[in-house]
Amino acid sequence: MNAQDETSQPVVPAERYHHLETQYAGHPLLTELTALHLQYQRLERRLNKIARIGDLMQAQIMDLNSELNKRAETDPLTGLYNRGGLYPQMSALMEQLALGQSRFGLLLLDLDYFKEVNDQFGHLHGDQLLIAVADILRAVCPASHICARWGGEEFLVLMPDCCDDSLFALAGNLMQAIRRIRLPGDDNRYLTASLGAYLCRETETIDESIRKADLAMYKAKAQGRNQLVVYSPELDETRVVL
Ligand SMILES: Nc1nc2c(ncn2[C@@H]2O[C@H](COP(=O)(O)OP(=O)(O)OP(=O)(O)O)[C@@H](O)[C@H]2O)c(=O)[nH]1
Repeated sequence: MNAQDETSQPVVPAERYHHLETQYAGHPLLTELTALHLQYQRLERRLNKIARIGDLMQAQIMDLNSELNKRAETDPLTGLYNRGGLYPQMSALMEQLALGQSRFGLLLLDLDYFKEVNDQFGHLHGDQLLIAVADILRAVCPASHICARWGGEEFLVLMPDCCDDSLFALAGNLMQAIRRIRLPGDDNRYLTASLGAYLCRETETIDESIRKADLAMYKAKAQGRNQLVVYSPELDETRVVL
């Protein structure tokens, strides 16, 4: 029973109180009862007010909690998921895979020569470029895809219900859109990214699938950057040197 339920049961119901008032008019105990009755009503009003404030505070705490949870899984610069936000989504896809549902794709995107960009144009401009890339991910990826900032200048896209064709198509569109981001200065330079892709067909640990996308991305870097490499088991045998 909450506070409001308790207060909705007056000690002396109004009709009974009026009856007593007529029957015992002038009796000293009635004066005391009247004073107690008024006091009770005041307390009842206060208790109701406290209960309403309690409800309001509970709602505010719940709002703050969900805001904190959101912040814990969001990258503040780009508004994309961070690692913390991505892991549960990836676990869910892995669980679906275990139930025999369709495979999913992983696309790891790392901006090329970003240190140089920062050094040449400043960290703040570097931040603007990271935001621009996040905007591209939001605009180009279908709504079912999950986009995250994986690290400094690294982004990760989870592609549910993925096949080779959709993987190549999305990677191509993303690379093309990023290549349209012009860098400041007079030398007509554009941003590029190296992409590593992995099509996850059977259950494995999340770290293992990320490792495979990472290996493919490093191969793309080693082969000259600004390109896509899809993971294949042979990559496990080769040592990628940048
Ligand atoms: N502006 C900005 N820069 C960042 C941020 N996080 C990481 N970086 C920078 O990203 C750069 C990454 O540099 P590297 O790992 O050497 O990679 P790279 O220069 O892109 O070279 P390759 O990946 O080999 O093409 C570093 O200079 C980091 O300081 C950030 O939040 N904002």
